[in-house]
Amino acid sequence: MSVIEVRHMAAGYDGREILRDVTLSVTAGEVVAVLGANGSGKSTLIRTVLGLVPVRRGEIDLFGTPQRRFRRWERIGYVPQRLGAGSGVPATVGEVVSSGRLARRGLFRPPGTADRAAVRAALDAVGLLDRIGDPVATLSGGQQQRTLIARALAGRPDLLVLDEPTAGVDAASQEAFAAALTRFAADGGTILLVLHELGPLRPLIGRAVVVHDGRIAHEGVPPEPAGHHAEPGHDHVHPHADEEKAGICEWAPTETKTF
Ligand SMILES: Nc1ncnc2c1ncn2[C@@H]1O[C@H](COP(=O)(O)OP(=O)(O)OP(=O)(O)O)[C@@H](O)[C@H]1O
Repeated sequence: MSVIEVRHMAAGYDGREILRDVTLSVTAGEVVAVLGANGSGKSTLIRTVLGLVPVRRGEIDLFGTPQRRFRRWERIGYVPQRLGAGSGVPATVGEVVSSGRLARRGLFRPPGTADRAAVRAALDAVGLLDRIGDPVATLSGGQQQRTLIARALAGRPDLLVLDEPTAGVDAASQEAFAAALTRFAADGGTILLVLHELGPLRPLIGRAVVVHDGRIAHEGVPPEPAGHHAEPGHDHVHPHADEEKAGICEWAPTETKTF
């Protein structure tokens, strides 16, 4: 079953076109990584899929429905790049994760047993159940990122969309995070995520899509871990050697991040 279908899509901000002629298809149960250099358009791509950036040309279907008519947003869990902990809202970890249930239970109905169970299960999945009553502001950056993932998981979505979930996250949090995503995928969930490095998520990724200057430059199985090509007995013939020479394959972006 098709979960995301993007056809010849163009999108951008104000007068500036960022994405051009993007075609991408994600089917149920797939785990797809979006890779590429800083500023290539990775975040814009997933934000356009989610309807946060308007489509200029082409089409997007979500779960077989044209995006403009799609209403089942509770089927999608979105983890943006940052929590914005400096927002000044003194919420506890449990409250933030509970907010992930709103689309399911409705704004004016108090949380029921199923809601509380989903919140606890999601926090358990990311290894933060013992912090349920703590203010989010007292958590490390990596733990706050895990709280956001728990919030998305609590809504029991069919599709998880994550924007660089492991950026600046310590090793322990990355492992906890990889375990949570592995469980989600094992239960049949579909994942689309922007990554800078595959890291501990490498075994989970079924397909990588490389964005270069607003276009999909390459699509296929994820690259081997660094150094693998140098291993004795390695006889893998790289099918995209020419593209690599031409500098199209930018698996590991080198530019510095500017905010
Ligand atoms: N809200 C916005 N308004 C205007 N331009 C934007 C906006 N967000 C991103 N851009 C521009 O769109 C281009 C692509 O940005 P995008 O964030 O999609 O890239 P990215 O590949 O996700 O980069 P990074 O790896 O740094 O997160 C950049 O030139 C950026 O300056």
